Amino acid sequence: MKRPDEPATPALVLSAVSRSYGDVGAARGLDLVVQPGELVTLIGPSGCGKSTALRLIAGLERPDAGRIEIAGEVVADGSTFRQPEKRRVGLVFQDHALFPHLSVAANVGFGLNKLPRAERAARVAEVLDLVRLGDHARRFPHELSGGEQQRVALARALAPRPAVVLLDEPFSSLDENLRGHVRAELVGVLRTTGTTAVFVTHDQTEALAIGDRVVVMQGGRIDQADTPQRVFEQPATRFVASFMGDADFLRAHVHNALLTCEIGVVSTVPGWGNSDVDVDVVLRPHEVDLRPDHGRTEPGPEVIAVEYHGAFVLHTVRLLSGQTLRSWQPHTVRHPVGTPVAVSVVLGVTPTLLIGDRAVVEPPAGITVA
Ligand SMILES: Nc1ncnc2c1ncn2[C@@H]1O[C@H](COP(=O)(O)OP(=O)(O)OP(=O)(O)O)[C@@H](O)[C@H]1O
Repeated sequence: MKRPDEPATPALVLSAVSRSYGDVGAARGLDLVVQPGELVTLIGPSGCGKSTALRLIAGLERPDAGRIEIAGEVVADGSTFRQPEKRRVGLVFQDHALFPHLSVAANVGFGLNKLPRAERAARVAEVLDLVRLGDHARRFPHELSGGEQQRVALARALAPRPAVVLLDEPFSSLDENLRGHVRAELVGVLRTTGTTAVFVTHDQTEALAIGDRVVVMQGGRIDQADTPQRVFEQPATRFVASFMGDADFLRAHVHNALLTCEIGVVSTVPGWGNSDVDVDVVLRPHEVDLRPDHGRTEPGPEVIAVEYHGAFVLHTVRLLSGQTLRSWQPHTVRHPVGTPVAVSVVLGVTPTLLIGDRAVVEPPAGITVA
């Protein structure tokens, strides 16, 4: 018997999982633990290895090295390889992959052929109700909308009670308007059923909005696996900072816990009291403030582009050094191109600092004020 304080068995564990195609390292030492009921989003630029990671978990690819466990069972390592149908995974792909000649009910019941007929029919009815398609059981895929087809695909994936559902860009074939709606519905079903899911997307907003955790990949590696808030507010690397939202990078300096850069004092850096070190500071457009500075006599920052985005107006400013910085302003504010401006960082912001390509939270050892 499990003690109540004993940690739950993870739904999925990847340990040092690698897979290459020729000399392309599509997955390079992936480490990830997904807890039961967690919804993890997997994001990164095209070719970073998202689909490879999913295919390795599903058993559609064999790792060259490393171990994969699903619900406490090893499904792939140096000596074991379980076929996809022998792993407790459900798959939902972009193109639905429904059988066109089978009814909705037959599609959903396809993976349940080991169950007695009556039990199978009951489970099919149950999952179709879950995705609100109980009354479409006799239809064929071509008689459904794209969103409905995607809900059938989810019902089919959920029917055998998988330990993990893997979703590969499930909404990318849907148009923009439908997408948000279908996404909310599908995520709602995953939540109410407590389903563990790994969800590949190339949409940053989607990754942040629906993930309990966001896994950011580049070049076959995981750069950061963290809560959406930490991925956005405390990116672990320069790449994560620039990929997950807009970011500008300025050369900066920390001296006696004071962070300064071309636009002046940015913030204090608690715990860096004895430091004297060059860093780069990451500034997001919502962290940068502007005000017109018509009275100034010296050359200085100037607005060089203005983009109206509806609720907000994006201003791009060129600093004296030639570097540019972006600033979101409310939709009522529009400083025309050419406006001389004073630039500051919004009060209370503690920006990310980088040394090289990595974020630093502690002052680097050995660099102190004389
Ligand atoms: N079967 C294959 N044979 C050879 N190379 C492959 C194969 N599958 C993937 N690759 C390569 O491995 C790398 C990772 O591909 P993968 O499809 O996992 O990326 P992705 O992040 O899912 O990309 P996208 O967002 O474009 O779908 C790419 O460089 C790709 O060209």
